[in-house]
Amino acid sequence: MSTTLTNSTSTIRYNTIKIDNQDIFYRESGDKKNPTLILLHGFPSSSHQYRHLLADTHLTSKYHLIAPDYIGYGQSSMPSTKDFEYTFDNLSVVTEKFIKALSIEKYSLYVFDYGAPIGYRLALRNPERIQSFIVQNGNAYDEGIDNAFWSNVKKYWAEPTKQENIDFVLGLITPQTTQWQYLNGVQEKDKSLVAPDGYVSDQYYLDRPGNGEIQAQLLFDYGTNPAKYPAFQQYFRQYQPPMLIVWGKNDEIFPAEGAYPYKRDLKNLEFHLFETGHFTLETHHQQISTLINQFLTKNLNNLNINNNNPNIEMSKNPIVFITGNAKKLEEVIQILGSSLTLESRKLDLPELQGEPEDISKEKCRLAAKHVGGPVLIEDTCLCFNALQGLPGPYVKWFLDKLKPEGLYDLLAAHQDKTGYALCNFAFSRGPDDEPIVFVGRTNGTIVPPRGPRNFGWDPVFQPEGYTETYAEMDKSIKNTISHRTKSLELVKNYLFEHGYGN
Ligand SMILES: O=P(O)(O)OP(=O)(O)OP(=O)(O)OC[C@H]1O[C@@H](n2cnc3c(O)ncnc32)[C@H](O)[C@@H]1O
Ligand SMILES: [Mg+2]
Repeated sequence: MSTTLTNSTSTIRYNTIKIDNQDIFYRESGDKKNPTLILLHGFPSSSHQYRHLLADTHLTSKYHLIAPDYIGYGQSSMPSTKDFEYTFDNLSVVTEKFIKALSIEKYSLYVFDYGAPIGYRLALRNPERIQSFIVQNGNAYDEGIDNAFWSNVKKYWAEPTKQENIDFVLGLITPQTTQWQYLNGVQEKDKSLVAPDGYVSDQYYLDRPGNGEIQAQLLFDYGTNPAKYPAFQQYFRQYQPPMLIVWGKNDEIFPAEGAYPYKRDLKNLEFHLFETGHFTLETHHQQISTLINQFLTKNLNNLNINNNNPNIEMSKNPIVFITGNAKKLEEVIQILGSSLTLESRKLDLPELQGEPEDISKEKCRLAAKHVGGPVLIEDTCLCFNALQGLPGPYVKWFLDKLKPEGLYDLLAAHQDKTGYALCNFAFSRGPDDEPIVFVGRTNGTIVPPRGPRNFGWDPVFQPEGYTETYAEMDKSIKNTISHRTKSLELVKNYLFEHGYGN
């Protein structure tokens, strides 16, 4: 049986629920028994902006994800400004009732743009319900709105009937601006990652008769938010919710100036800026999904992993991870955090020759025989495209003999310096169980060695999209994008589904 696992997407459900006689549309994925993450959208979008996260099996295998559309947005009801007062207070009250109607007691919040003042209002009223925050370009500090964009908005707050200010607001809901919101600040090489569906469908909703007044009313009410910033900050200081910041730093509406001040108030804060714009998920949803996964795993100690799943085989014996490489083990421990307990054993197993997957399986069979119980092994390859994937699984011997310089020199006669790092984890339940292989791959370029030399070929591998080598970059960045992280994510999902999680 060949059982190489690859990513697949998870099922998303689209539902509507009545709250105060209005339809609230929402997207939902993952198992309700698992911890809930509520995703609050921004202007001018809807729950559609969260489609990637909602479909991501890394998240949905462990968490229950919900993304509602606010009243006036997406598929939710759109009463006129005469029938509903579009304020952040009112939207937060409706959101609170929505959460209650779905019987969600405790939850983490992903807040973006308009989602931040809505989410922080929820936190002020229900601090005991909030388990953690993921903040993406969502502001709570004066520094974050001290820029050219907001100086125009502040003029509108001061004189909402002045034609010049009305023109500014009308300019915000044109197709050009909507598209600009998605593409401004995105690196040239990443522009092709931004699906046009986002701005086209947002514009469709904005163009509905009456929607312009709704947007004008709500943007005017945004003026109530700065007065609440001290209360939000006091809540952060007092309750110290775990917080993950993932922020597109080239956003001109909510630039990184609004991200840094969170560091003043929050003690348990993870902070990541990305080289992209306002709708950070359009270009970086994979990196963000990995970070959310690690963050929630670390911070939600009460994971309550699907205990009713009949496929579960509660393990009696701990999984033994076999490696002779201390640096490898160090990374595995960092990446796994507290999500999975492995017992490590130092053992140098013979490695046969052949294709990476066969080598890993054979190594895993040997390990299972040796241990007589569940085992995990890992093989790492560095593959050069110009050399048809070599040195691949043999990189260890090449590195021992040639050192990092020599690895780079192998490509002297070739123009093509591209390559990839490949990580194969293999898991077996014991001596009679056919191993399963989990493959993670990160593309990059082979460069003359740069950076510390304490881990293998790190100094010659520069991952795609980065200017630093693995050796030069912060470990937390490597552990977000690496071949090992990608493969371990698959391992974790598989093991969680089979009852091995903590
Ligand atoms: O006992 P095992 O787990 O097999 O440990 P090992 O050191 O023999 O490791 P591999 O067989 O997977 O050989 C991979 C080679 O690549 C190196 N290596 C592994 N992961 C790496 C990473 O993330 N960055 C740089 N070098 C790495 C490692 O030091 C070896 O020289
Ligand atoms: Mg080895």
